[in-house]
Amino acid sequence: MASSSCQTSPTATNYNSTTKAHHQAQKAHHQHDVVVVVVPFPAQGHLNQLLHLSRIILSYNIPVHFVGTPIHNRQALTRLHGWEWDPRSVLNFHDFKVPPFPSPPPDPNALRQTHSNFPSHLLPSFQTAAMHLREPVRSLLSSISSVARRVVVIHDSLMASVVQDAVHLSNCESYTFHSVSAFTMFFYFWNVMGTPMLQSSIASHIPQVPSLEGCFTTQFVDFISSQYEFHKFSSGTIYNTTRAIEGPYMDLIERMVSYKTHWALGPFNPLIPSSTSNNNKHPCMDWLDEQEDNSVLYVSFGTTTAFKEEQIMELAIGLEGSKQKFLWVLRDADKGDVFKEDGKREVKVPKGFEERVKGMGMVVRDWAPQLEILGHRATGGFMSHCGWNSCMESITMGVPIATWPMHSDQPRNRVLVTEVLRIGLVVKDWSHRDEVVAASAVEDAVRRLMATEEGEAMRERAMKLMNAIHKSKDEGGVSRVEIDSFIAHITR
Ligand SMILES: O=c1ccn([C@@H]2O[C@H](COP(=O)(O)OP(=O)(O)O[C@H]3OC[C@@H](O)[C@H](O)[C@H]3O)[C@@H](O)[C@H]2O)c(=O)[nH]1
Ligand SMILES: C[C@@H](CO)CCNc1ncnc2nc[nH]c12
Repeated sequence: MASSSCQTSPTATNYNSTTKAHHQAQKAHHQHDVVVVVVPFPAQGHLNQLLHLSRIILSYNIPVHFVGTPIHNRQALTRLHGWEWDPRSVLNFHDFKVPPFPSPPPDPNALRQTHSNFPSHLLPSFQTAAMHLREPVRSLLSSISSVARRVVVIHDSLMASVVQDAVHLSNCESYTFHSVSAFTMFFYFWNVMGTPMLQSSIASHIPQVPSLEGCFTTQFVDFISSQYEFHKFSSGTIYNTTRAIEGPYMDLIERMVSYKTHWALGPFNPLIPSSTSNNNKHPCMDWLDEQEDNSVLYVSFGTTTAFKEEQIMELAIGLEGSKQKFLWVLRDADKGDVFKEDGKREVKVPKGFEERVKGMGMVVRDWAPQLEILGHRATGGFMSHCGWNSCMESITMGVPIATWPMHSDQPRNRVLVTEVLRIGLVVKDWSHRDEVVAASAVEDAVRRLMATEEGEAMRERAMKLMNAIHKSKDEGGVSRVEIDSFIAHITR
């Protein structure tokens, strides 16, 4: 196991040590011993994770360089929650220009043409970043490599082609970051290896998961393969998870892919969201302050989901019919360039809906402080598409989940949430992915989660996992030991 093989770092791991790191980072990479270069994939659910990891690394007084297109760096920064520091003053951001790329709005009817709800409208931004960041990154790595003892590259699994030139620098090593659960990655590796027999004590605990049919478009599968080719150059893999939650799946991965070191360094998100000062407090937080403990269902589908109008109507009617309090983030999927407003549709709710649910529900159309919402005592449930960030954030805050997977890793995360961890229920089953969920089904699921003993039991289990996560990040906890050991390894 990765965590036991290395000595423990003497450095404190607390975020408060960022002050010192701040001064160090100011010196950029001159005379530095070890310098970390982070290369995220340009989609919100990925940018966010590596930005949080950057902060963790920075707390060990290691300078971090964060690389991206100007648009995506700006996106990552404007949407960041829970930091007490201005990231630009503590991290070295590199805004590398790329040629303009098409940034169409999402297509809520994509399923009909591509047989998947995958956000294929984002592909041009992915391809442009993958193709055009290689040269500036090569040049950055080579300049840092000439002044640092060691350059450590941490790249998203989908940006491996961008860092391929690192292999030519003798003092540079790279690590692949997988933005999805260990559970999902285990099934990926297992399938690639032809589903070999597993030791029986473990095999009996492995649930059935759906196939990847409908998860991606064929173009995205090609994109993934074109990136995975370059994983052969990496010295290890990093996961945004903790062994306290996904230990068995980390063990299975380690057994199967034993020629690499696997590091479970998560959760990357802060455990306690710093409450934003009153002058930029989101109105939904004031509304939550007025609600009773565990009485509000938070409804949000991340940044890559676009529902058909018909589905939005059913969802709205179901929420209203459930008679439960709700906070609903209603927005379309991001565009490749989130700052371009053109072509955006106005997402409609049934006529008079917002007036009718006044006091009972709130609809948010701008960027919501999700981690803070999940961490609020009034939030008692989360209706989610099961993006890995949302799962990890919900577990961190002890909130059970009503699952409604849309694409990618989400159908498998759903199985982890409802069958392995048993902290959630199914609203929409993946096998019915091409059907509209009726208002009555929404209503039933919401009531079950928010107003039954069954839901309460899920909430109690979620709280237990929350406590396990906190313990894992305390001195001597599994996550803390593993982060210390990763830092000791890269600074060896
Ligand atoms: O209004 C909002 C919407 C979203 N968010 C944040 O945006 C992030 C969304 O990430 P999710 O993983 O939940 O979902 P996305 O679909 O956007 O991400 C995607 O990238 C990473 C993969 O592991 C996911 O499975 C994939 O779907 C979360 O960190 C969430 O807290 C907000 O803070 N406010
Ligand atoms: C374009 C992004 C945002 O939704 C795909 C995320 N999904 C994934 N990203 C990376 N590796 C994966 N392995 C399984 N799913 C994966």
